[in-house]
Amino acid sequence: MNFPALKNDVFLRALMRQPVPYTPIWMMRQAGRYLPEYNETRARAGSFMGLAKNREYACEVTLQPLHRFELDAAILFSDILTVPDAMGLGLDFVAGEGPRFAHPVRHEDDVRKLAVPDMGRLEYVFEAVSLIRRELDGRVPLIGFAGSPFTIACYMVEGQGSDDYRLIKSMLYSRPDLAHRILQINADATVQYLNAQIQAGAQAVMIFDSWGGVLAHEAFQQFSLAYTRKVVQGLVREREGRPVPVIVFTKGGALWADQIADLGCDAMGLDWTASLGEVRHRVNDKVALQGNLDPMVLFAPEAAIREQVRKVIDDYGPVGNGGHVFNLGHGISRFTPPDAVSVLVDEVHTYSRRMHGAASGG
Ligand SMILES: Cc1c2[nH]c(c1CCC(=O)O)Cc1[nH]c(c(CCC(=O)O)c1C)Cc1[nH]c(c(CCC(=O)O)c1C)Cc1[nH]c(c(C)c1CCC(=O)O)C2
Repeated sequence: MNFPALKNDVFLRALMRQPVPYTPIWMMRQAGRYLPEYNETRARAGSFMGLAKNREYACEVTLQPLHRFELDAAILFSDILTVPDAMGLGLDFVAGEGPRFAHPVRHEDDVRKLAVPDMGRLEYVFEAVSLIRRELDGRVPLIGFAGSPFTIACYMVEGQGSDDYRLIKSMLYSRPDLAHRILQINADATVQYLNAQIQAGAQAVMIFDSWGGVLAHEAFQQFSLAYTRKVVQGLVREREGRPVPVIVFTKGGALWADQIADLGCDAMGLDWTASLGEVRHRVNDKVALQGNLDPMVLFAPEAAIREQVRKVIDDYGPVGNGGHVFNLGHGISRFTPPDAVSVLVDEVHTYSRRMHGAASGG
């Protein structure tokens, strides 16, 4: 497949720790409910999965935030739960309640029946990736993504979101054999899924370990980190003559930063509880860092947003060789005023351009 040439590669360069003229920015959940145009398209599509499963709609909402803001990357519009949906668990998004599976995986029988799905059932995702690449016309790179094996397993076992993770944790402690089988299937499926996204045109990939941080220290190593490593190790790392960087984001994972940096990924996402400078020092620039503004800063007045942005950039420190991708510490709130995002993007670009200029003596 031949796609239009890339015009802005600042995001990819920063991830590979190559020199950049300014700090690139994108936002987790940048295509979402804080944008009125997203809500309009979603209403036309009828449901969340109606949006995600139609490549024209998926492409339209992926591009919406790029029409408004000078973001340095696009992220595929989809969800981490498409993979268990393709396994036959029956995904539904109940209005106001979030995702729900009709057939959760709770008993030995359910686990025995589980298998890596035929990637043909996820063809709608790969078609959306290729369409978005064409429509982006090389403006910025496209990020593909998947959930970590553990985070997907949380939803598969709980059947929905959870406050205490009682069912999945009960399984880890009482039937680790069942948990390991689910995690191995998820890891194998995720390798195939991400490689197919890369094949279809994704220029970087991100693994969301949103719930790894709820685990006890030892359980994290065994049930989350070990399987994220299997995914990272199975990925295709070069396409179209350039590296395909891999980002791993474990929410609440800063205390395991050294181990995450050793997974073989190119970059680590951090939530707002971490100090970028402290983690950078600890991992000795082994990987790039992505983050980590508290999304709630976007509810403050303009001057406060600008001040908090500068603090994050200063915390990372001198960027001569890239290594920092600005992001929020988690997804943008659906109640965020879009004008606050314009302020955020402007401050990241103008302030970091000054810093980068100063660092190179210009
Ligand atoms: C845990 C998780 C999910 N999905 C995802 C994660 C990992 C990231 C994280 O920790 O937030 C990842 C995800 N979900 C979505 C994207 C799209 C790309 C983007 O703009 O970032 C991405 C990268 C769209 C979405 N996925 C969802 C929405 C809101 C959906 C709507 O229109 O109803 C969007 C834009 C729904 C979703 N999907 C999921 C939940 C728990 C929910 C409901 C909660 C919520 O409303 O935020 C599962």
